[in-house]
Amino acid sequence: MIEVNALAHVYDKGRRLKFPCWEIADMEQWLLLGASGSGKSTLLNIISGLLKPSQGGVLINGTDLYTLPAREQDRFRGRHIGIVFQRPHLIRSLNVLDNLELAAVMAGLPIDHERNLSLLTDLGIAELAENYPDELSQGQLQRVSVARALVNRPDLLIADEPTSSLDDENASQVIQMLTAQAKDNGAALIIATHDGRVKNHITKTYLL
Ligand SMILES: Nc1ncnc2c1ncn2[C@@H]1O[C@H](COP(=O)(O)OP(=O)(O)OP(=O)(O)O)[C@@H](O)[C@H]1O
Repeated sequence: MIEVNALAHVYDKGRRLKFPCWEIADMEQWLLLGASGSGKSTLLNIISGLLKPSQGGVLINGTDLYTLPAREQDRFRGRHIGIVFQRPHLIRSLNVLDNLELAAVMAGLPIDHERNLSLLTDLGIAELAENYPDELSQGQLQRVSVARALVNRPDLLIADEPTSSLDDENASQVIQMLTAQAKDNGAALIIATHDGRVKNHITKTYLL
């Protein structure tokens, strides 16, 4: 369960961004919608533990991330939250499988080779396990970043504009993959998007 309470953020010289309360039950799937500049990325950064809010808090299974010491915060994030960014941000000197394994190492978790291979299989890219990121297409890279986000069995999978650089066919596949993988892995899902193509796939919406 994720709870957003009385949350607000003010950047230096910026206006005050206020966020309505939000409760996300286990395994629920949500769209985060709002005009450009309304604060979607800010809210995702706060929920992911990357940006301390000026006011209010976020509870993830009862833990307020921002009350933990810095190192604990990183571990907590790595274990409970999987993030799919707009661009994949893979490590170019590591192959696909090593990129997945790094996510476990960073969270202080043991490497589960079998799970990582089975994630790649579920996402239809098992044959790319030993390829390097610059040998992959945009759609394949996005699949790898979905797999990487799921490596540590997170409670929450967050995707920030995951389809904006994809054509219709790849966009539809990525959304289907995110919704199915979140379900299969027991994770709640938040997708922030402008993309009208995503709106038919998820019914719950949080509007900024
Ligand atoms: N690091 C920052 N410093 C100062 N102001 C910022 C910073 N990041 C975002 N803002 C401002 O905060 C507001 C919300 O930005 P944010 O990126 O969260 O919106 P968004 O809804 O994700 O927009 P988009 O859909 O265009 O990505 C905007 O007015 C933006 O200019």
